[in-house]
Amino acid sequence: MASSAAAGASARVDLDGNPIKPLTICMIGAGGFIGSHLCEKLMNETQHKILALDVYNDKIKHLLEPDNLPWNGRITFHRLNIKHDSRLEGLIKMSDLTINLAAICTPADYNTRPLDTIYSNFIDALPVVKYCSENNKRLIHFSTCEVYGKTIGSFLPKDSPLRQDPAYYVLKEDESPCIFGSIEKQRWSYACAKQLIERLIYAEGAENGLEFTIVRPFNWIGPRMDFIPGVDGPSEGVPRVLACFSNNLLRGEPLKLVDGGQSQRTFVYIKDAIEAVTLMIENPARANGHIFNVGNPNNEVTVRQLAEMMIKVYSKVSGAQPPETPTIDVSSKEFYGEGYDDSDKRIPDMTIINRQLGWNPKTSLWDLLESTLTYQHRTYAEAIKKVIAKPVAS
Ligand SMILES: NC(=O)c1ccc[n+]([C@@H]2O[C@H](COP(=O)([O-])OP(=O)(O)OC[C@H]3O[C@@H](n4cnc5c(N)ncnc54)[C@H](O)[C@@H]3O)[C@@H](O)[C@H]2O)c1
Ligand SMILES: O=c1ccn([C@@H]2O[C@H](COP(=O)(O)OP(=O)(O)O[C@H]3OC[C@@H](O)[C@H](O)[C@H]3O)[C@@H](O)[C@H]2O)c(=O)[nH]1
Repeated sequence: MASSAAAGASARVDLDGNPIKPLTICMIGAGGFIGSHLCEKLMNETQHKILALDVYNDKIKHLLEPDNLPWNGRITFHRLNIKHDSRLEGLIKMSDLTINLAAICTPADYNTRPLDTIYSNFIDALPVVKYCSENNKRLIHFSTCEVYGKTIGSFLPKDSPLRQDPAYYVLKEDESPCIFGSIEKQRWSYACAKQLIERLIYAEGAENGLEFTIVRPFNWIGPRMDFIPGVDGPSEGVPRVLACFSNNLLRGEPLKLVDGGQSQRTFVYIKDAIEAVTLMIENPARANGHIFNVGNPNNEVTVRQLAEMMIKVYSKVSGAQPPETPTIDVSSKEFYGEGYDDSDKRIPDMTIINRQLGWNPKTSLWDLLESTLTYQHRTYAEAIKKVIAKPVAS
């Protein structure tokens, strides 16, 4: 099996028909949701080597142990915090390419831990950019669709026909402005930090020749995203919406709709999105110097519609009856605290990624929820039963 995988991998060619040379990749934040899927794909389908850096490795343990895995030796884990670890520069120097995924990226933290959020997304990323620039190493940096903030259309009167015009809501890498709320709305601490690191990377490219690619993910979702509170994360923790709603479904509780669940999102399946990143890794001449939206414009729903669909899908995959009260409304102040604000709508323009890399997402929202909720049910249903059965300490 190992030899056929290796044979397949050695026959890989880039989009211009040239053979792909095996790379050494320094992947920072490799132990997270996106990192775990990227490591998995690169081990299964390519010959690249990964130096996997993170403070945790639970989500990639299956790739690191046992020793006789087919890719043995091609992935090594380095437990380190990039805030203060002198090994960082050496690991970047040993690699052909650095991919930076490390971040605090859960909205519940943006207004409650704004300093940690800004440090994590801006200050801690600075040495990574500097070491790449000084050592002439290529950088793929993970930014976010949140840099667009709110749409221009959201400022029009509710009944304006212009709200239906894509010019007022489709988000384009090279044209759309970044529109955030006031400083008191600390929700935007994350988006603003990500915007400034994007500008710095862009400037390093312009002034010092840094070879970079910036990725703006639009709500990538799938297995291993975040944590289930009280099972593999803090019981008071608030993960992103997929894990919040999964947790509610697993516990048979109503799903909480923040401010009525009117905000709109487009969701893309993690496995589709990872294909786009692999294309960036293996086609530097087409990816360098670009900022890419990576999302699925066809999978748009309001958060309320997402909740309704997840309830239906979960019933199908678990055989359980939907909760009697399927959803409840909750104010953002109650759910996230003071200083929360929201992006109204997020439709990625796909022109640049289509033109440069020929990438298109494939998986419908229903299908991606079906495979993800099947995973959530298999992974967590028994553990949740035990947590619920445990008597609460008095
Ligand atoms: N998942 C999405 O839809 C999405 C959307 C927009 C942007 N992004 C961006 O993509 C990147 C990865 O996101 P994710 O969803 O995989 O998040 P994640 O939280 O699952 O992964 C981030 C990883 O970085 C690690 N990390 C954080 N600080 C670190 C430090 N100081 N030293 C070492 N490791 C550190 C964490 O331990 C974690 O494993 C982030 O930059 C995020 O802002 C993700
Ligand atoms: O239980 C919940 C959780 C969340 N929500 C709502 O669901 C929507 C999506 O929430 P998410 O937690 O997935 O986070 P957002 O889409 O707002 O931001 C995310 O976008 C891109 C990334 O950079 C980050 O991972 C994160 O900031 C928001 O409108 C939020 O208010 C609920 O209605 N109920």
